[in-house]
Amino acid sequence: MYVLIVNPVAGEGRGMKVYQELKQHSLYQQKNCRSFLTEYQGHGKALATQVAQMYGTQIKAIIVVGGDGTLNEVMNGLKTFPAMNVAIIPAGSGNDFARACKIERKPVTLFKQIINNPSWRSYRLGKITKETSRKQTPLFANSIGIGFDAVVAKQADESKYKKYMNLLRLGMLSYLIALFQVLFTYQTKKIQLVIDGKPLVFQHTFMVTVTNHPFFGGGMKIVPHAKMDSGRLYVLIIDHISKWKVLFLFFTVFFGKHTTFKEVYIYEASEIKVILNEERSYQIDGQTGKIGSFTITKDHLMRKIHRF
Ligand SMILES: Nc1ncnc2c1ncn2[C@@H]1O[C@H](COP(=O)(O)OP(=O)(O)OP(=O)(O)O)[C@@H](O)[C@H]1O
Repeated sequence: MYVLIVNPVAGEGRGMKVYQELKQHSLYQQKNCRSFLTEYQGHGKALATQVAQMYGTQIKAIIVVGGDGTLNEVMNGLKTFPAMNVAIIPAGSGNDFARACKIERKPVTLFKQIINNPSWRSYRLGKITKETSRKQTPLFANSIGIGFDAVVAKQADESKYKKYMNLLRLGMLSYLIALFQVLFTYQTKKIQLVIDGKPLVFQHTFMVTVTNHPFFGGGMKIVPHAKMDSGRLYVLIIDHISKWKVLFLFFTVFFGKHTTFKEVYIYEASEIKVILNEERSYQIDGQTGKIGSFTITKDHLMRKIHRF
């Protein structure tokens, strides 16, 4: 059997549309597909754990219909089920993981491919270990960021206009509005990192993002040379940059040309310690919150993902 975990509100309702399209396909009945729709934030994680416990090895694959946030929840729900095959049918607004996987974009074609001709390849997720609660080790498929990106995402999520923009199917525009709102009041901060044992201090950090692959924020090539298979993490730091230059950088990052800016630092590493003397805003696969000091590594387990 195949289990579909669907976020109906992903991509401003695209999740629901894609699900309805897939449900009508003959393969859906033939291959004994069952769907579970998420009803609230965090539900994807609970559903993934429940279906894995309930159906175990009967499941040939869990197919996530949604965006990066839903995928993140499902992967965290499957933490103790590393052998489970997972595929994503992108239906979110950003879909950076699907972009990195180089998969087919048309939902039905992709659905057929996942069932008839899948390409299960290993993938090591990123993992964070919080200093205060070492037992909590959230996983990430894309990236984790401290600083400007997290504050922008939070501002957009909490804004009234996001709701209206979503109704008008202009969800990405709410992030652009939030970017301008935050940019001119945003205060850079000192940050201490230990990258593979080497201590580094940045005095006026605009943002620090650690990623598994090149894509970020809906197609920006944040670390253009990042390789999904390298087993390494990629760190991008923007330090001591003027507000106006940020706007310029924002346009160049879609082409991966920001890496030549003197304010941009990129490292490749296996372990990154982020030392914070107060809680800061962060984003993990686009979901926002507050966090104190933590360490980022690759999870040692290999997960099977449909990708090329
Ligand atoms: N029924 C629901 N109602 C409200 N929120 C939900 C529901 N189901 C899931 N969610 C939440 O929706 C949020 C957004 O999901 P997701 O990230 O998949 O879509 P997206 O934001 O459109 O895509 P992307 O992350 O690729 O930009 C997640 O935080 C998820 O927990």
